[in-house]
Amino acid sequence: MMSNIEQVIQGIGPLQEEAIARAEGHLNQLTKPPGSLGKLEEIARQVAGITGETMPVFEKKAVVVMAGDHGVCEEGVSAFPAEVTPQMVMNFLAGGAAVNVLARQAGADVVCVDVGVNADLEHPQLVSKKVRKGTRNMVREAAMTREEAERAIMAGVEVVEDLVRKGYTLFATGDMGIGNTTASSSLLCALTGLEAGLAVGRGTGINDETWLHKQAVVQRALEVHDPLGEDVLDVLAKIGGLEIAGLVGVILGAAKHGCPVVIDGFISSAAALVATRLAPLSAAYLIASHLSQEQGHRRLLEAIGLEAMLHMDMRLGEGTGAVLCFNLIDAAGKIMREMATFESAGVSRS
Ligand SMILES: O=C(O)c1ccc[n+]([C@@H]2O[C@H](COP(=O)([O-])O)[C@@H](O)[C@H]2O)c1
Ligand SMILES: Cc1cc2nc[nH]c2cc1C
Repeated sequence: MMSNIEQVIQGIGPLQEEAIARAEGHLNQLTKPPGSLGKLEEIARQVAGITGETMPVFEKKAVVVMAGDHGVCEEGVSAFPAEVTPQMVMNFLAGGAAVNVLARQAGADVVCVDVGVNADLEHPQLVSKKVRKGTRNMVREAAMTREEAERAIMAGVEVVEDLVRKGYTLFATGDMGIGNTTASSSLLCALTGLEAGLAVGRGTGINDETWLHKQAVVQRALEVHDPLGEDVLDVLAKIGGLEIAGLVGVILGAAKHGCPVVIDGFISSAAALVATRLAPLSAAYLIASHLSQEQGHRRLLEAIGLEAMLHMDMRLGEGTGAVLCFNLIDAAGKIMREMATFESAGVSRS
């Protein structure tokens, strides 16, 4: 029997080539030299291929912030204590975090999901999908069982399906989890063969000494779980995170429902790499937003085959860079709807 995840993967189709051709045709009628709006034109074509519409209006947009804790924090890999994860979740719910501000600016809603926070959280707006209270310490044992990783992925799929039912058509990925750059770096190493020295970055802002220690922790995790084979779900379970798995589900769910999904920084991109290894067709539904300052992000985007739109030197996570790009996606749609054509404006071309 097909697993639930397999069913979601089977439901992802290729982009609609005919809609891409229509978008291209329309772009070439608009009063500008062909191609001169650069990546805005690329977005317009991609969004047409994803949605089937050349002039889409995204009435309801959501950034799904998946929150989870990490057992590997015991090893001293972050500049901040693990309690920050639940504290920031409450901040998201109160509307005070950076992602809330940028979402308001972009006309988007923040959907905060507890998929693995190590605290008992209650709030009317919190989406509770807790699989367990944080992962296990990956240098000692598998971070998750395969079943836990699958449940976290399905939590992400369910959140997106619920939002699609409510009329949301554009998604962004966001994450919150102290320690999650360690898990993301480990995934980058395991899935691409990159060495820890190039895959591990400063996360929340660790010093040189902690950075070297964090590299050793990632190296140790890779050795403890050697061999990490071709089975991507197994790799995710052993060295990933609950919020990363949740974001894999968000990506697969959005792709299945024909919705573009804007990828945030390092952690979101680690989830995107896992999602595209599980479901190669999902890559076409992804829009990379910004290039994070986190060392390793560029290699992660290269491995997926994505190019970031913005270089803002951000490294916050939460979905901040992705939500910022909602503005550019809306701009691309407005160009398609509102620009005059050579014919309508009476502008000559050769
Ligand atoms: O998105 C990024 O590129 C990014 C880069 C560095 C840090 N972060 C955020 O910082 C937290 C993880 O950092 P750390 O040092 O605890 O592994 C987590 O909550 C992430 O959302 C996010
Ligand atoms: C304050 C704070 C906010 C965050 N948002 C995402 N990761 C974070 C990490 C810290 C430490």
